[in-house]
Amino acid sequence: MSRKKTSKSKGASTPAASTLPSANGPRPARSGTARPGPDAPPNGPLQPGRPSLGGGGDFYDVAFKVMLVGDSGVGKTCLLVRFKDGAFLAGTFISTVGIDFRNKVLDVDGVKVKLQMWDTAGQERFRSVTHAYYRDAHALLLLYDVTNKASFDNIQAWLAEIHEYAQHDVALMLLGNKVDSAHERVVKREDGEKLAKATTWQQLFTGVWAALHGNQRQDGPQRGLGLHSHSKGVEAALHEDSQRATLPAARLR
Ligand SMILES: Nc1nc2c(ncn2[C@@H]2O[C@H](COP(=O)(O)OP(=O)(O)OP(=O)(O)O)[C@@H](O)[C@H]2O)c(=O)[nH]1
Repeated sequence: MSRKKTSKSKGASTPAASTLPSANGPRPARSGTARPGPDAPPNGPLQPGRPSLGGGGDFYDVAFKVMLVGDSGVGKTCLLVRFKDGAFLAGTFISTVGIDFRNKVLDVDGVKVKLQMWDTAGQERFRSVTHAYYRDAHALLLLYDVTNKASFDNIQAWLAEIHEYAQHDVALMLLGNKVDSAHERVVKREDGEKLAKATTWQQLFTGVWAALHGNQRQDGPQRGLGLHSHSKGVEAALHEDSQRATLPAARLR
């Protein structure tokens, strides 16, 4: 499945993470026909095994599908690129078209955990494409932008959508992004925490929690897991004021 992005604003020319569309190039997914590309494993339950299902040479013990969702512009793509490649896509905002995925293998206490991270388009017109992918996601990262009140207000609508299309036991995590733009901030951390506490959130599966947290594993679902992050450092995912790494970068690579 291709993802192409359309430029939304001007700025420094930053290389896009994906190929731009052309007449003969990859086309965006159409409603109801969205399927993973040849490198993508079929949808399904937790996938143990070696080697990689994707055939990309990755070796792993367990695999999970994670989807990033939230309004357009909240920073889903940037978060994913930062997590995968360690780079921050500053400048030009290029809106995702359709859906795309990237794989990453983490070492969690000696267990190789493969994450297939799906980056979805936040724009309303692509919603029907992304709906098809909710069903088999093990975890959802629901993002809002702390400098954009509407993106926070829309979290309820996203939750309704998740309730409708995702598995009832999907792990869910709320992330307030762009906390580095403190002067533009309009959504307080407390409001994010309040929303998180008002909702039953599943703890993201324990392996990832441990990897991001640099901590002991924790078992079972957790209530009120409200997280703030900014995509300039996924290691800050659990501490919005922690732009200094709390986790050795090597563990995320
Ligand atoms: N200051 C700041 N800007 C960010 C951060 N994350 C993303 N941005 C900027 O926000 C804009 C949108 O980022 P994207 O990652 O493309 O947003 P998206 O959620 O993928 O948007 P769609 O593809 O339309 O759904 C870009 O200009 C980024 O540079 C962040 O943590 N801090």
